[in-house]
Amino acid sequence: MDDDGMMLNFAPTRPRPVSKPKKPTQQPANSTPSKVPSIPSRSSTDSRSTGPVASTASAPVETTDEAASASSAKYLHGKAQIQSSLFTSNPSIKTQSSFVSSTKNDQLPSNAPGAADDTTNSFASLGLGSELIQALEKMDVHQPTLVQRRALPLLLGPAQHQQSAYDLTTPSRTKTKTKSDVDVVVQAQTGSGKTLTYLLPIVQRLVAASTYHTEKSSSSAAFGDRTIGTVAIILTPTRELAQQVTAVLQQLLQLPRPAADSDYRRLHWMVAGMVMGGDNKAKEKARLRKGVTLLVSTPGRLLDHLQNTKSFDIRHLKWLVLDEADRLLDLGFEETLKSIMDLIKERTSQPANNTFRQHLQSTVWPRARQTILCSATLRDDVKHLAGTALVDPVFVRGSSQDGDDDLATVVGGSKKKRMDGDGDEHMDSNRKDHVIDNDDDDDAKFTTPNQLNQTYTITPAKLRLVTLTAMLQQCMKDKRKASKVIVFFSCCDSVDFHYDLFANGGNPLKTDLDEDKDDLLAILDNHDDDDDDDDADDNPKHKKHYQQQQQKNKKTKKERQEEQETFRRQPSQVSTLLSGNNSNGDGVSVYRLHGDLEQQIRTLTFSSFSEASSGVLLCTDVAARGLDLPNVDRIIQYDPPTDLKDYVHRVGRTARLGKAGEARLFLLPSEMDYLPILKGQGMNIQSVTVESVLANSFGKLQHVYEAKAQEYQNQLEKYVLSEEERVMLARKAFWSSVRAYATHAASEKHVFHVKKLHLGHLAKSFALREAPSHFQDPNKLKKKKDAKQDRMPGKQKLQDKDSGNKSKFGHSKHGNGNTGHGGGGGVGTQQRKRKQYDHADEFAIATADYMTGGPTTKKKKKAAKAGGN
Ligand SMILES: Nc1ncnc2c1ncn2[C@@H]1O[C@H](COP(=O)(O)OP(=O)(O)OP(=O)(O)O)[C@@H](O)[C@H]1O
Repeated sequence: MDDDGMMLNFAPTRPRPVSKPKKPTQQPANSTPSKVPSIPSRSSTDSRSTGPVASTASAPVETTDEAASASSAKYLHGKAQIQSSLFTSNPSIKTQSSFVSSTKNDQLPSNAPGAADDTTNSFASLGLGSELIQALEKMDVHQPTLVQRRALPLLLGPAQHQQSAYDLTTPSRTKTKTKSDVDVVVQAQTGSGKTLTYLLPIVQRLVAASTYHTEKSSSSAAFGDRTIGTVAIILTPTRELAQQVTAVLQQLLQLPRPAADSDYRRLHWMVAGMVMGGDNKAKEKARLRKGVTLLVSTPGRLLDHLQNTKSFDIRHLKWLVLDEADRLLDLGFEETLKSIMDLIKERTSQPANNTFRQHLQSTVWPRARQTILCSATLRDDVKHLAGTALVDPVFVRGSSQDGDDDLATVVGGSKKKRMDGDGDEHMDSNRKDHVIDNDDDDDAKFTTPNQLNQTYTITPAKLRLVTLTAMLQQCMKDKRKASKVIVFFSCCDSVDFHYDLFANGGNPLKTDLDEDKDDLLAILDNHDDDDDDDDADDNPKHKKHYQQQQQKNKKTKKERQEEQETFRRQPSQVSTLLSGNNSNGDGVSVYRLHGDLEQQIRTLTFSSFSEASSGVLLCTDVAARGLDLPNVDRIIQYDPPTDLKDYVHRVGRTARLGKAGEARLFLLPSEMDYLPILKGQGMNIQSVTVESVLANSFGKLQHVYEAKAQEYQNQLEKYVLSEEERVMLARKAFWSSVRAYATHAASEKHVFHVKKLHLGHLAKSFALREAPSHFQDPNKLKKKKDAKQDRMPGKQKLQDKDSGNKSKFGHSKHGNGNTGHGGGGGVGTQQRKRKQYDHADEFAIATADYMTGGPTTKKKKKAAKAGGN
């Protein structure tokens, strides 16, 4: 065993209840690290550099800075809190190419628009109308991307190159009816412009429907009646994506009027709208009653309106788009999707209203409903959805590996069926037997943009937090070059914890708080350790102090709540920690986004980060899919994704539309087997050592960057320890993360298994000095005490209370092994757990309440079971 490890085990004897809190006598804990980093004591450095050295009681493990305050022992959980060294007892890192400080990726961008001077590759040549082209110009969109080039002609169908409905009504539609208006599966890399790929043809066709030729036809030839109801529905998995698509749609609808000398005139009637979870339903109903022509929605809310809003008219629905289809399935919307499809089928099979029948005959409208499915990845479940929700779909891929740009090469295996089939097949959306079986192996692979620079850093658990700090400081170092970074975490609690830490952990601790620190710790100690409760109460002196302290705490609580409220409502915070020593004094803006935030705050954060020129967004996978956050240059996956396809979506937030981008992945030494999985997908990912990350930010010399890293760690630990709530936040984040870790896909369990985690080391990455043995929320303590009493022999078992707790914490509900109540609790399969634990979920459960149980011991399980019987 490593001797350094023994040093960690060196601890003062377990304290008895804290009798009188000591005032700090040494250097105040609120002191921020001195400008010149304190160098670790010689002995600790030596022990590291010369290998295992037997420790003695006098061998300090703290840095000098810490050693000074070590004598005022910090007690937590009834145990002494020892600040261990970051650079000892870490697992060895196997093969890594040494010091790759930068990696180059010379490949040509794979998701860029075509060259500006290529006239054969223009929106006009694809058949888009001049007004829409002008609207695109305003959006700085000039040349189509590969997927747009391939899909637009197909989706425009007979409306290709047509200005008005009149142009389309003349030729007999029988010639074209069966060969157009096909259902389409669009698969293209992230950031390749899939949104415009499906929106442009819909808008173009509706614009053509409402345009008439002044000489050849009258205004009655054009369509312009909002009472037709909703003709296009776009389903997106997340609210942010719904907002984003609506914004693009609204921009497209701001078409310039036909020029005064033009032969064409257009009626104005189209309205774009959005309905989504979290918004006011009554207002949505009112909007739907007036008529929303193009509707963007999240699945749950759409189903709700389909079922409950009578005035929501979709009888004439002509387009249904399933955007980010893989995500829709991930979020467990299959059942919702099925119900939506059934209702749509039922409503659209009703005959068209007489008022509109004549107009709908024009080939500008798809003859039957056209369904478009978009996805960056095309795995079995998406293919299955395509097979059940779409009719004989045509595949369009936006990958250059498909070679020829000719559409024929991208039409999937069902082309023949389509060519031979009858157009009326479109009505048959209920074919459950047709599962797409495209024998192209590339489907199974995830591709990332060629120009994306991907690196990984094998980081021992203890070093994770300081390495992330170093990496972010490095990203933000160069103030001349604005940098936008997104950091992905596995759960909401972890986002919240890091958000608070980065926002406030770099600020000096308040003096009064520091003075009270030992008192707070004493309180925390008593709260946390049931065994100490009686002892604490036995000591009258302590009891009095404890009560005084609680009183004092109560006074500050209100203030703190107000502070927290203000903190919560702001879309960003300024971090001095992340600006490091190299900044010119400006802080770094830190944002957070996850499914557990209020919708208003989510929206505000999304728009603020979109508009910001630089900043760091901390988020869960809620931001991984489809979000088009402009100019993000780096993605950091601090927690690896729980599913491989999330990797693709996460890194896809950068390197969009042919732009450069970097994606960095943190892996633990025990997770190195993830690399062959990534490389098996053809991903070119290079190693960057943890030493180089630290050296780049903290100083080139080993002893300097190690000292600085240790100093940051100590500072952050002190910050967390300085307030009870911060400790709670850290513990929740710790346990949430551990539980999230258990939700990795079964195929990756050999890499990511919770048993492989060194919890003590992992605790350091949450600025905790040891792994919390169990989570205790002081607010729940009374309940716990009651529960404990109820479990005493001869007492009635705590059925009611317990079941109340369960539904609140969600244990039973979420199948957490506590099967005592609620029938069906504790039966969760791995898949179910993952869905329940999907942090991109609109109702992400990876929050405090769910996690408050911490690990469930056999004893507890037994007790709970007994309680339930
Ligand atoms: N041809 C184009 N030229 C320039 N910009 C474009 C073009 N097409 C789309 N864009 C812009 O590119 C950005 C990314 O588009 P979009 O979000 O549709 O990509 P995506 O393929 O759906 O990505 P993801 O899979 O991540 O959702 C948007 O800002 C969009 O306006």
